[in-house]
Amino acid sequence: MGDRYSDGVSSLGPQTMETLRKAKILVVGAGGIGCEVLKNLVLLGCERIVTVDLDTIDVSNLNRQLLFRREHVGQAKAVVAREVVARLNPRACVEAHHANIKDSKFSVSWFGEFEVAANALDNVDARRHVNRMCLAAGVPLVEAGTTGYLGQVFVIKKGETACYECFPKPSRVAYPICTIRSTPDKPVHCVVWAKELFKLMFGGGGESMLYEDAAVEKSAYAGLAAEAAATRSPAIIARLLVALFETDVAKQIEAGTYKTAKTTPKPLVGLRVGTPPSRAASDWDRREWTVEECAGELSLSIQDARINEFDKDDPAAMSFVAAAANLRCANFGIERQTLYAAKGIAGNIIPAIATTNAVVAGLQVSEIVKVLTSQKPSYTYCLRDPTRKGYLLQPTALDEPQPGCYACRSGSVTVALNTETTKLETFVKKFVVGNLNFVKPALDLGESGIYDEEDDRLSENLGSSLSDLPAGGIKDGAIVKATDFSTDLDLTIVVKHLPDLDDQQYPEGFRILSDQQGPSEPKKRSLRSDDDDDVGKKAPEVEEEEDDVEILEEPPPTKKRPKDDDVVLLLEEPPPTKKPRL
Ligand SMILES: Nc1ncnc2c1ncn2[C@@H]1O[C@H](COP(=O)(O)OP(=O)(O)OP(=O)(O)O)[C@@H](O)[C@H]1O
Ligand SMILES: [Zn+2]
Repeated sequence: MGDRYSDGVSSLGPQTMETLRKAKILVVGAGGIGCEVLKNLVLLGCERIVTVDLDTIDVSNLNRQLLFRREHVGQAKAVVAREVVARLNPRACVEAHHANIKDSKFSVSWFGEFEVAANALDNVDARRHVNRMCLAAGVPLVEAGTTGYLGQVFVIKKGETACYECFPKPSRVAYPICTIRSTPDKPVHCVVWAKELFKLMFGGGGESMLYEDAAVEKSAYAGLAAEAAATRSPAIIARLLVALFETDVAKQIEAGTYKTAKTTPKPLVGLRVGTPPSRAASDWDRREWTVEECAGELSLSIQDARINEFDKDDPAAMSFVAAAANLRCANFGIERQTLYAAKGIAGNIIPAIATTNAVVAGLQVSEIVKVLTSQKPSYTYCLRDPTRKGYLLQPTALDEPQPGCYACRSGSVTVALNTETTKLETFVKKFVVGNLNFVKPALDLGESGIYDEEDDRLSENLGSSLSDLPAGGIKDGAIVKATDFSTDLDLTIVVKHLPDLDDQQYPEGFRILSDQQGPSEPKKRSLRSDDDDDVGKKAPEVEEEEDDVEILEEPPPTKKRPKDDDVVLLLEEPPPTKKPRL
């Protein structure tokens, strides 16, 4: 095989090197972890690689996505990654797709051509999809993710190990709307409020929920906010600041909102619009601004902000949110945040650490080698603090496929809902697509088709209640066969009629019964080590940004599901709350 691979031949043996050279390997995602994996694979001597990434290179990727340089900004990640790794090993043939892996061109048979696939993704949705495609195609999948200093890598093999969906993950942190509107007690509540204010003034991302229920206030403040956004006049902006941070708060106190509250807010009487903090100062985003500076910054950012959806990377939008959040913090006696910290909260960022990505990608490639050479794969955690034995990497045994998992065990799921009031459309959108993650669902009742994404003739059923559907309707005890053509998944849905489902607890209108496992009923994965600790199975996550601030929100103590109008912060996959020890 020549000199290029001589080190590999002497360490891994000629046979393994030949296996690696010939294996067709899929790498989904060419971001933080993906770049590292691609580089490792070609340097190891893998020559048949396909990568898919839907994104283009952003300047913020350059610090850690090692294949990319400034001149690549704006170009497709997959394409640039291919060009760069091809230079690292000209023998490697890398195929690049600038596309969404969920695109129908990446069919089950397309997946079936690979010997192994590796996920280097940053979201649950795409991960679930690849999980299902690999299960359907019988392709082993090496999953990986990092959250700051923490990381993990594990192998999914149909029928042998647990799949990505065997252990549903906690997914959301919700803040009650009244906390955001009236009784904040944490910086994050004020940041959420400021983001809603931004939405109110500059639009984007649906209606702001700040003043929804309070028509009177809505006319008083929403009107002024709209005027300030439209005119950008400093005088009107100054009036708005008084309205928001003095008058509104005073009014709420007067109305008795805080009679039973632990703390009463303070109106910012005589709020002065000071000089905004100087951007020339090196610490401008890392030091706490004074209240006057916040007012100045907010005024300036209102004058600068474009009508746009909030984006933490848009300087005017982020300054707006940091300044407004801090003024609100000042109202409620909450510690003010630097712009940098506020940005972390606003973007739900647990910043990525390049080294963790590199370590995880290395582990991932070692699992790829194990899969290709039929060695026993493992589940490896990458820890922040050493174990008692001094290890930072902790391999554990992989779990078995979970009997109730419909993704890898084409099993059944039982759902309770009101079959008389639930429309087929809701059932399909909220349950089959929204909860079960079907991409192209078709539903059969007995021998009759009742819904098929691709069959227009059946779309008239969408408006019917489940019990009124043809073929006897979906009533108590009905068995519906669901098929996802895109992921080749079959599932039996058993429907129970439940006329009085608690809509506070189950705002989506259905409840997955606990005797069956489904994504709404999280389970714990036990860590098999010589320790007695359990670790809630943490789904992998790939993170952004360069620095080392960790901002994590604990899920609310109650098990109550979020109500429709609660502000839900997507914190897709919190890291394990307990750390494994050896
Ligand atoms: N459905 C998908 N199909 C293809 N690629 C995807 C899909 N979802 C996510 N990705 C890619 O997975 C990669 C994840 O890597 P990572 O999070 O490190 O990068 P990033 O998103 O560029 O980071 P940042 O958010 O800081 O810009 C991204 O390049 C992203 O484009
Ligand atoms: Zn499974």
